[in-house]
Order: sequence, then structure tokens, then C-alpha cells
Amino acid sequence: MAPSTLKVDRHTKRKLNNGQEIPIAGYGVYTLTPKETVDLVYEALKQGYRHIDTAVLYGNERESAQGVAKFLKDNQGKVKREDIWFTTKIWNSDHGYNETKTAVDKIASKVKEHIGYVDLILVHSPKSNKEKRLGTWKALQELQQDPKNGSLEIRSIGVSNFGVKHLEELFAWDGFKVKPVVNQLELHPWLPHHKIRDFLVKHDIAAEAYSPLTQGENLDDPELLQLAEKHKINKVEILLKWSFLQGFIVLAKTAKVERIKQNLEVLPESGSVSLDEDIVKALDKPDSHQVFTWFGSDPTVYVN
Ligand SMILES: NC(=O)C1=CN([C@@H]2O[C@H](COP(=O)(O)OP(=O)(O)OC[C@H]3O[C@@H](n4cnc5c(N)ncnc54)[C@H](OP(=O)(O)O)[C@@H]3O)[C@@H](O)[C@H]2O)C=CC1
Ligand SMILES: O=C1Nc2ccccc2C1=O
Repeated sequence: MAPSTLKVDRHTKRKLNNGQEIPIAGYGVYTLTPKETVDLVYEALKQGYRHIDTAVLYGNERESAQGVAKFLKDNQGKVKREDIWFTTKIWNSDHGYNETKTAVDKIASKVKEHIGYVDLILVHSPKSNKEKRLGTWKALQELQQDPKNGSLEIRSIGVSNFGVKHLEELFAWDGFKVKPVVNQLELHPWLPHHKIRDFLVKHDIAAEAYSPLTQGENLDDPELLQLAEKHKINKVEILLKWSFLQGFIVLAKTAKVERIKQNLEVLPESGSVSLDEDIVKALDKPDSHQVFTWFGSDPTVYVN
């Protein structure tokens, strides 16, 4: 079970296996329209987020980068590009060596003029086949290790929705050179993914939690509501604190300005995050396997 207190705050960064440091609180931009993305990313940064999570799939990479650039321009001398972490992801249909290089060129054409480089590119999911997955990793390894060879500087590379089998396949490949820095997974009390997490700990790969609020789907779970009522604490605060207490890098999304502030403020300005021990115990559901994203079909068990 996770501890009920952990020394993390709004400014905490986690050191990755390549030495790069990633802010533990991330703002996810899935489903934000391109039109609203610039302003919402700007607002998230204004409220104190220093980590933006987008993807080719989301169709708002350019606008996410524009939001970052606008914030940096308005805060010159106070916030530097290096203070902000920008993640994007290669979609499944772009798997394969050549396809991935072309996909990175496209990402470059959208974001480079605004933010110069990306901090992290993830393989969005394992959903292609072995040859294509490894081709994608070969391309990303090359681009990360030798930025002059490609159109975009990529500081770190990682995976998302990979199960143990997909990671073992990567480690066993004779071209394997760069270990993923993170595995981004759906993680919340109803989907704790302990087997994958144990593997990640063993290999020093950080766990990023997406859909920590169950994409909004389970916020009226009777047990969660009861805990919130009994302990006089907001249900969203419970779920986000639970996630930080597990040691995750936590990615939450909201399209509402007041909720951006609310979600970040579950972390203290300095000090530690805490949750009543009874709540942590009640939400410890090691055998639960409820998938809310990916149309209910867990991508970590994908076979091909
Ligand atoms: N790698 C992958 O395969 C995936 C990655 N992700 C990443 O993770 C991010 C977060 O996950 P996501 O799936 O968006 O879901 P979240 O778990 O973050 O939930 C988002 C939902 O919760 C609502 N919400 C947010 N804050 C509050 C609040 N304070 N009170 C009440 N409701 C709230 C939002 O509504 P509203 O907007 O109206 O506030 C929205 O409906 C994504 O944006 C994306 O970056 C997500 C899924 C898959
Ligand atoms: O944020 C996301 N939400 C999703 C839903 C289905 C498949 C991928 C994703 C994302 O990356």
C-alpha cells in the first residue's frame, strides 16, 4: 500500500533514468479543441503547471506549443524553456522505422518554431506488431541520440500502454540501446496495474498516470462519495492525492480554468501531500481491473 504522506509539492520533479527531470504534475490536453488549447495551456502554466502532455492523436500539438511559447514570452527572465516539460506521442498508424521518422518531421513542423525541442516522445501504444514497434523504437533511439540527424531535438523517449511483454520484447531486441524513461498508463484505484508497476520499478522506468480521474467516469462511485463525505474532502482531491502518493507522474485534464487551479492545488506550495490513512486503505484494490479509456479494451494486454 502507498504511504499516506509523501514529500512532494507543486514544484517537485522526478529524476528519470537518463538524468532528465520531469515535473510530477502534468496538464493533459486530450479533447481540447485547437481553438481553446493555446489559452488553456497558457492558463495551466500561469497557475503553475510546468508539464504539458499532448499527442499527434489529439490534433493540438501546434496549439499546445503556441501556448507554451506565449507564456514564455510573457514571462521572459522568470521562466525559461528548460523549466517546462513538453511531451507528445507517436500514433499507432505511424509505427515502423520510416513512418516514425516522417511522423517526427511532422511534429517538428508544428512545434519547433514555437518551443525549439521536445522533452519527450512516447510510443502511444503497442498496438501494431513486433516489427513495427521495434522499427519505431529504432527511429526514436537514433533521433534522440543524434539530434543533428533529424528534424527535431528529442531529449527523452518513452512508451505508453506497454505491458510487461512489450517491454520484454524491446529489451530482448538486438538493436536495443535506449531504455524508455517512462511508461504512461491508465492508473487509478480501480486499475492499479501492480504487475506492470513492479516491472517498472525493477527497471527504473517511471510510471506516468493518465486518466487519474477515470476520465470523469467513476467520480460518482458510491465508495468514493462516501469517503469524501466522511472525511470532508473533495472526491477529485482524493483521487489526485492518491495518485501522487503512489509516486506517479500525474496527468490530469480539464477544460475549465477554475478546475486547473483546483487540480494543481491538491499539492501544497511546499512540504508534503497527505491523505487520511483510512482513505488510502479503502482505495487499495490490488485485484481491480477496470479500464475506462481505450474503449474499455486494455492496450497493455494487446497481442500481435
Ligand atoms: N497515453 C494514453 O493512451 C492516454 C493519455 N492520456 C493523457 O492523460 C490526460 C488525462 O487523462 P484524461 O483521460 O483526459 O482523463 P482525466 O482522468 O484527467 O479526467 C478528465 C475528466 O475529468 C473532468 N475533471 C477534471 N478536473 C475536474 C475537477 N476538478 N472536478 C470535476 N471534474 C473534473 C474533466 O472535465 P472538464 O474538462 O469538463 O473539467 C474530464 O471530463 C489526457 O488529457 C492525456 O494527456 C489520457 C488517456 C489515454
Ligand atoms: O488521451 C487519450 N484518450 C484516449 C482514448 C483512447 C485512445 C487513446 C487516448 C489518449 O491518448
